Amino acid sequence: MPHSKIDTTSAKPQTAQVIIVDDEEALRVSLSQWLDLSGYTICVHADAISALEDITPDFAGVILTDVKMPKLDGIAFTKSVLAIDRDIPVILMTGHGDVPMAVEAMKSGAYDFVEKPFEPNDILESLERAIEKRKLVIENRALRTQIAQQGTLDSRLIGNSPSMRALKAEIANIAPTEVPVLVSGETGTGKELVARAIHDLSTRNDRRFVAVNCAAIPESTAESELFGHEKGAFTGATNRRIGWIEHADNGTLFLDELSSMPLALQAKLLRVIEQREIVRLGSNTPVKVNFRLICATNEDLPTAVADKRFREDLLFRINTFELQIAPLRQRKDDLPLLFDIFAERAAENFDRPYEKPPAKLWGGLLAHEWSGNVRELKNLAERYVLLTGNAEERWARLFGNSIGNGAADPADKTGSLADQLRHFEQHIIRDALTRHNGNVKTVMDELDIPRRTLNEKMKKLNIRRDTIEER
Ligand SMILES: Nc1ncnc2c1ncn2[C@@H]1O[C@H](COP(=O)(O)OP(=O)(O)OP(=O)(O)O)[C@@H](O)[C@H]1O
Repeated sequence: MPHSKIDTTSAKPQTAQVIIVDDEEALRVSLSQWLDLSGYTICVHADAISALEDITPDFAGVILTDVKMPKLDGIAFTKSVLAIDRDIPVILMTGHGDVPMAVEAMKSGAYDFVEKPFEPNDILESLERAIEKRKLVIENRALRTQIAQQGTLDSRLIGNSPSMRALKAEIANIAPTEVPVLVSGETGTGKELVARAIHDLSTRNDRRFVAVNCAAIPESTAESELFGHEKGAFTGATNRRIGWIEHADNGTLFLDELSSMPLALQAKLLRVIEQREIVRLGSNTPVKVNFRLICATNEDLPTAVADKRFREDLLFRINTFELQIAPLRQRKDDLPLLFDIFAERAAENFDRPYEKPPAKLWGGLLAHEWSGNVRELKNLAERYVLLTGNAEERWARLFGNSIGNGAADPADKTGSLADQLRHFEQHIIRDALTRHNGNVKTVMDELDIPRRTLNEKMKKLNIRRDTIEER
């Protein structure tokens, strides 16, 4: 028989939902009319098997069922319902002489039973109690999930500034869906951390999170790394290799620094996203892949599109939902908390003592430019814990020359050899970029280093092109 469908997924029903299951039509009609008039949302079924189709773990209502029915009787039906969700209240309507069966069903976990014939008012009290109970169970579950999500996010993504709070709310909202997400933000703002949080709060969290840094894979092998290859596909392909995209099957594929992907590969990626299948190099057979895509960029992709370095059609495919992470200098409220937590963790890891630096020093944190964002802060907090001397001395060594401009003076002859070399490298690259107005190609030629190396060094040394002064 046809039956009306009701929403079994909504955690907060507008009106309480009742499923009526009875093979006797007269009872179905009278009961549903009465409950309908009483303001309930009704769904009727002539048999238990069709009723089971409407029941999901978050079904937000109550079931009223006959005991003696063809196909599946009330006891077996109750057991099946409780196997879906042991907290769904099932009220049995028993005929004369069915009471022993109803008692058995109660032992299996049914909520209540009422003897036929009954006046609707006879079941009202039990029904209302059952609905109230169900409402509480659903609300508690939603609350528990929310608390668990909040806990996961708060312990991972440190920060209570308004923009961090908004970001965490957006993550919690978007994570359980399947939409592709584009995470944008400067280097070190936590894009990968955000991508992992989305995966962990998604329904794919028991599957793989595969992170691919598009800037770190050599152009010559990028295709085989992403799509895989068959044995003998090219010289040196001695074995079949499963690519990163196939590895992410049923899980999440995180493509970091997407704008570094060569244009030809972008076209192939677009095809994979559209057709949801890959073809390994050296093969003609497509392989179905099912992944949730999260991309990250520290570059403005519309600009890359305008520069003809990024495909516009690919951008439209990946940016269904964009999460922007604010740079640290725009959420300075978070600085003391981040520093303190990173320093505490470092102290524990390195087994060193840590005491919060005195308040008068915190100004140094706020004045700093933080072009390397949270990664730079984490680094400094760890170095603070490892340095010797009192708080002022350590603070001076960390922020001494670099406060306010983010780059150390190459004449700074203190610190470890590694630190001094780092400062010199930073100075040389910044100087070259400044002289050539940020023109990376000219700088690559002058310093005789490939683009990839220059990009990596700029990232490691926290040099951003947009902070280079024009000449
Ligand atoms: N809000 C945060 N709370 C705790 N740790 C953070 C936070 N943001 C970033 N981090 C830490 O900072 C470091 C850099 O983060 P991550 O690698 O996610 O940045 P990213 O934006 O992906 O960087 P890149 O663009 O350079 O790849 C990591 O160690 C990460 O754990």
